[in-house]
Amino acid sequence: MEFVLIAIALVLVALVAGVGLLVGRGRRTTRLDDDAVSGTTLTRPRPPSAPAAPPEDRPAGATASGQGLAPVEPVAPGTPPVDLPPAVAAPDVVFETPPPSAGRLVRLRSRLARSQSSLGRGLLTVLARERLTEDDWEEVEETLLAADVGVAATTQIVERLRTQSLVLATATPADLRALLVRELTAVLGPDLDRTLGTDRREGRPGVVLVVGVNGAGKTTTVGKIARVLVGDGRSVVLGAADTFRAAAADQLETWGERVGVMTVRGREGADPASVAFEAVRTGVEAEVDTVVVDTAGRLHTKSGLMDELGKIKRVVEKQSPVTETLLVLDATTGQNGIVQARVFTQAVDVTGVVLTKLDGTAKGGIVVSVQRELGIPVKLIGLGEGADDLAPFEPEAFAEGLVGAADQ
Ligand SMILES: Nc1nc2c(ncn2[C@@H]2O[C@H](COP(=O)(O)OP(=O)(O)OP(=O)(O)O)[C@@H](O)[C@H]2O)c(=O)[nH]1
Repeated sequence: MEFVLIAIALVLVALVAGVGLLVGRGRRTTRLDDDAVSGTTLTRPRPPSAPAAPPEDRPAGATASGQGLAPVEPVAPGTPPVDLPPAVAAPDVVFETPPPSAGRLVRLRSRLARSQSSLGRGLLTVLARERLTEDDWEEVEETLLAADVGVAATTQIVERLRTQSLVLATATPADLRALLVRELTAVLGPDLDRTLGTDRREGRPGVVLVVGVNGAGKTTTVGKIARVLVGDGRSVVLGAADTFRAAAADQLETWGERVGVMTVRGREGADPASVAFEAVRTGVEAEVDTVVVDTAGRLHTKSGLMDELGKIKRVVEKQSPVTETLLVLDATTGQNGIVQARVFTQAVDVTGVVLTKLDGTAKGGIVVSVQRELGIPVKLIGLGEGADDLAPFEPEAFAEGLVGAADQ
């Protein structure tokens, strides 16, 4: 009898422990220490209740991310085989569904208010004068330079506007706006290819490496990129290869958890290349569309930076080709940001720029000078601290944001 009671007690303890592992953590990820490779722990979102519901039956807010992943295994080794009840998602486990990326810039362009009031309105005020004198043209030039448009593009805009002096003299306010939008769009590189390389290639996930100095908004941007991709219906794995600061990995994990995206992270100080490798390996195994890897930006020497980024790329490419390398730049740092950017472009083959914090600057013309000086297209822009305040860059919508609508 005593033996039977002990056996029942043991079964009950095992049941409680098992359920606790699957449901009771109040988090949407489960740590799989038995998946850990040297210095790397893996987190993955809770799998949907088995059997997996077809997409149309998934609860509102759930995303397809995490689909195709192996179910979470019980953690503790030697745990007695217990018939666990199916893992029911806790009531708070509802993944957010970010909006698709299309049209985001149009929605967010009012965030360019500071640039609009100095650059757009400044130019419109001068151009609306009846007869434009040399002083007026100088004012146009100064306004463009003050907004960080850069000397070459400023000269181009002024020359083109001067050839249209006769048109300007008789233009209505609406015509003036349209003309200015046209001229600004022309210097924003409307024909540049801004496609993000996130597609699977040769049966492997697309890999996006995100580089940049710390404080530029890199980690936040990786989280926002995950949301852009999930919003566009893609499955994603995140790699927290910024192992200098534990908080960066925590931050990334939180971004991922909100949209049901798995984050691979290492212990503080772990080799960034091994975390990046592990993230891509996980993405290959899980057959996701894209793996996005955050890297550290606080290397003080150029050779250190080159070595580390070069190693990350080499190691990652043993698994899957890097399809996009994005450089994150803080728009409020102006020319300093461009100098820093050059160091990165010498270290890795940067294929696109993300300009963050454009909502906090009057120097929206920085997009023009960054593209011209680095010869790399701006692909995404940050227009706020909100989770979905990252938009694909569209030259015309941006120029419209700079000039503003008639009633603004
Ligand atoms: N206003 C505004 N703030 C932003 C934008 N993008 C990022 N930020 C803020 O910039 C700050 C720095 O962002 P992080 O992502 O921590 O910067 P980081 O480059 O990863 O820095 P480390 O992790 O220290 O390397 C955070 O407070 C972000 O919310 C943006 O587009 N607009």
